[in-house]
Amino acid sequence: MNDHPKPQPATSRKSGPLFGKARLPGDKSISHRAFMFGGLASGETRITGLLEGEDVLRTGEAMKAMGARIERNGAEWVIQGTGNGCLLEPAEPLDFGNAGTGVRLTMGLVGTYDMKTHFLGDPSLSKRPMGRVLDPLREMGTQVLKAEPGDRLPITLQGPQRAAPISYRVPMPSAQVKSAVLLAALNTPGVTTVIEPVMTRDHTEKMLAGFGAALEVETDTEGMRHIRIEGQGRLQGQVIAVPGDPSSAGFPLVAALIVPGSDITIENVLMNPTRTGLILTLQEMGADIELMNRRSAGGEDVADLRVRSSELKGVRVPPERAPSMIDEYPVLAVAASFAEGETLMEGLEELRVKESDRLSAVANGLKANGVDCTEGETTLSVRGAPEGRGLGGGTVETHLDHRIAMSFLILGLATAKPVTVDDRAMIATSFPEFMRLMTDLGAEIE
Ligand SMILES: O=C(O)C1=C[C@@H](OP(=O)(O)O)[C@@H](O)[C@H](O)C1
Ligand SMILES: C=C(OP(=O)(O)O)C(=O)O
Repeated sequence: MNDHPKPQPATSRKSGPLFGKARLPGDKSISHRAFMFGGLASGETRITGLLEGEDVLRTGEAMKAMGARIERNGAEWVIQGTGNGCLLEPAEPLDFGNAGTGVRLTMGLVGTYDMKTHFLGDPSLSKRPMGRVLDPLREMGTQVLKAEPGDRLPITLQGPQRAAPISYRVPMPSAQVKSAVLLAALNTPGVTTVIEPVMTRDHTEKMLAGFGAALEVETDTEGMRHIRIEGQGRLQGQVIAVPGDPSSAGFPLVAALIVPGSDITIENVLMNPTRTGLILTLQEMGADIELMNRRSAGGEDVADLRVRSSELKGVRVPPERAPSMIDEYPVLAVAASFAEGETLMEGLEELRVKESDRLSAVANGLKANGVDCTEGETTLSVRGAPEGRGLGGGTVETHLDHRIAMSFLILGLATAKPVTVDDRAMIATSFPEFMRLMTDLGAEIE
């Protein structure tokens, strides 16, 4: 795994039309959960289509360190889980590298076990706030034995002998926080309730129900979701086919839109409505995206996307759409750089606590490449230059952020001058096939 050797810059340049079919790696959110829930459930879980990115592999290592058996057998990952309530104290610190999802969900999972667990991360993860997960855990009885100021990694947790069920209203739109509380509830007697004012990705609820957890979801008259879960029940291993990652799909999708003459098909994309905000926004901008072969696979809707280059126009992206496209704003900002008029993105406060401060990383990268944009406290506005006239020529600081690296390599495919990113290494955390997939479509990146 990448332990931050010398940075590896990469450069993309104006490319001819992109053509062909792209098959995406598995969804990162579902892959993390497949390893976790499979590692926890009784009996065997078999997974196909798993994302073999560094983030997910770290989650697999953590589950192994707590007693799960995980092996790759050809195209399939086969897991023998410990049984719910039966995780073992890990002998070594759990190192989650760059992965917010991995560390936050696992802190929830082990936070209600009467054992001591140490958590580590890379310099990016060590800057990110963990209090959002530690706060509800403290209410359930978890002791935070060690944490850096502001509840940051490295962190050591000690769970209680008997955890207390709580009712917890998630204070920010975060699937990671919701999930951490639901996972803590699995080893807690009684019913834990998570109240979610704004719906975020629902993979934890859907998958836990599939593994046999006693879980129900109710939406009240004000639109708040109440998720109730009864702890200490049996979870049973499952067969899981992981669909293609819609967040990864954003890169070839935007590339095909901005490179004139392109016509590509992206296959097997997860179409869960909590994840499709980017597609909706791009369609509002005038993007030619055809949803083909819509089908249901493993309890989720999937589709193939045929994408043809399009003349885009600026739009306002409302704040309530943010949870359904939270990781896609960097690449949306790239699309907006080629649109006619202004694109205004609102409600972006959560972007400041991702692998980097994505709001300022995007604004700085755009400015370095001549794109006219304004960074507000929680907003970004981008005024595009159709056909990328006069754009490019800059070097972008990626701050250990895979999505910043990939987004700006997409920018350079259609700007007048090439675009360089200072380090491509982190791309392997979520999309190890990115370079090959893009160059196979005709993108000039090296
Ligand atoms: O639950 C998940 O799998 C994720 C939730 C989101 O984070 P937040 O919960 O911090 O919004 C998202 O940004 C991340 O890439 C994956
Ligand atoms: C925010 C992301 O991931 P995580 O929070 O898991 O590091 C992402 O993949 O864009």
